[in-house]
Amino acid sequence: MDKLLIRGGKQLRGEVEVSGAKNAALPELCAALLTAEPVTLQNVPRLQDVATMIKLIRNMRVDVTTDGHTVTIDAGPLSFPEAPYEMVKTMRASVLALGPLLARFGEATVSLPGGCAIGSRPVDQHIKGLQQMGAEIVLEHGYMIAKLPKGRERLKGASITTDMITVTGTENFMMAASLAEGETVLENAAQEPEIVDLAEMLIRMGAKIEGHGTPKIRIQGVDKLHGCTHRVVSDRIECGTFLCAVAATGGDVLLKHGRADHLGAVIDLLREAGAKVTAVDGGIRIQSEGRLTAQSFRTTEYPGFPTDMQAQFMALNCISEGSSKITENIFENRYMHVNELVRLGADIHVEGKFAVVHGVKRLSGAVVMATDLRASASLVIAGLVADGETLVDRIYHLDRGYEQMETKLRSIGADIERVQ
Ligand SMILES: CC(=O)N[C@H]1[C@@H](OP(=O)(O)OP(=O)(O)OC[C@H]2O[C@@H](n3ccc(=O)[nH]c3=O)[C@H](O)[C@@H]2O)O[C@H](CO)[C@@H](O)[C@@H]1O
Ligand SMILES: C=C(OP(=O)(O)O)C(=O)O
Repeated sequence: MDKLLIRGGKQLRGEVEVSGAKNAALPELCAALLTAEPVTLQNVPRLQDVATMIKLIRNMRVDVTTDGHTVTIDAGPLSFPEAPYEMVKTMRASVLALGPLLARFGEATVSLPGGCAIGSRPVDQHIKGLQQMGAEIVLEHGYMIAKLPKGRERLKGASITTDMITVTGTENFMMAASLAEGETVLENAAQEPEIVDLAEMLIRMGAKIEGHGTPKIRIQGVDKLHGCTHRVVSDRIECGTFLCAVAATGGDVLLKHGRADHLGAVIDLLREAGAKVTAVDGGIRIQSEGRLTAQSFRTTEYPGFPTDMQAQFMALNCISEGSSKITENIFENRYMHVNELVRLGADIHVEGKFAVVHGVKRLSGAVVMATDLRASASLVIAGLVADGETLVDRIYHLDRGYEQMETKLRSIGADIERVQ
């Protein structure tokens, strides 16, 4: 099993390219299932989750060709609208196949994703919303078996207000509604940049969508969608992770293609902490020197501070001056990195959804174990500043969502290598 070996203490300097967003590429691969014409996605990150999603849609007899960061999906031959457990269990985003399959074929069988390290993550809202659009969904043997009632050929537009804001839920509804009969109105919709990117792709395919990027999205269903070429938006979470890494180690790095307009809450906090962060032509520049000041924050839906950046900012707080209080509002169990950070010498106390971090002057390298995707990233950041060697085990979690993280970090001066 691959591990990352990090020798801490190096400042980071130079330029790094931010990849396309995992959380946009995954729904967009599923959106390609809505049409029988080829769809080309550019700037697709080369990640384990993307490979899993491609495997999942190829299993439906869809033709997928890849050329570097470009992926072409031809769902014309799709004849097996199923997402089996074996594939879904490693990637919860597989639930995104449900809306498009149901909308185009009137049936879908998708495994329930099950719990995961960061919380129970149910999909009740997805099911409820699609039922409001006329789908009949039963749960059997761990699968969601969805179909349209006899005599009905298309989903019907509906007014859907979810109990909480859900990102993939909003995406499933937008995709399903694009081919439904009549108008769908989504209230309490997620506003993440990945939602906006997906909506822009669907519009390129002929969908009629308004209000994406706001809590109320209106979709007028059309009979048919067509092929398109779409460039996946840049990954704000990968970019934010590198920003935290440079803030922690000190240095001066340009994050090419980084979108400052998608990282407002994170950048504001980094500036408060003492880093100099500037939106420049074609990216974001960060300059950081010395010990920063610890910052308290609460995770909330976009445009608030993202839960997917909580672990990485916590790693920075661990070695900043002063104490901070972190509140995790989105997932009930997203502090799995804490015990590992403590093994590196951090001073953190967790109570329920709160974590209090007392900044220490130094961390010391140790063997640590990654437990989920962003937890892994926080351990890498901590390893980059810790004295001596840190070995991060179970980095298959990291590979789910970061493209060649160690290569990128090495290119800006980190002493990091992948070892067996
Ligand atoms: C592939 C992808 O885009 N993943 C992101 C997406 O996950 P995902 O879309 O799964 O997360 P949601 O926005 O749906 O989850 C928000 C909250 O709602 C709850 N919930 C959600 C749906 C549902 O049917 N029932 C329910 O109870 C969840 O358990 C969670 O507590 O948004 C999360 C929140 O920004 C991010 O951390 C993930 O990186
Ligand atoms: C939690 C994440 O992803 P997923 O929803 O795919 O598990 C993430 O990207 O941090």
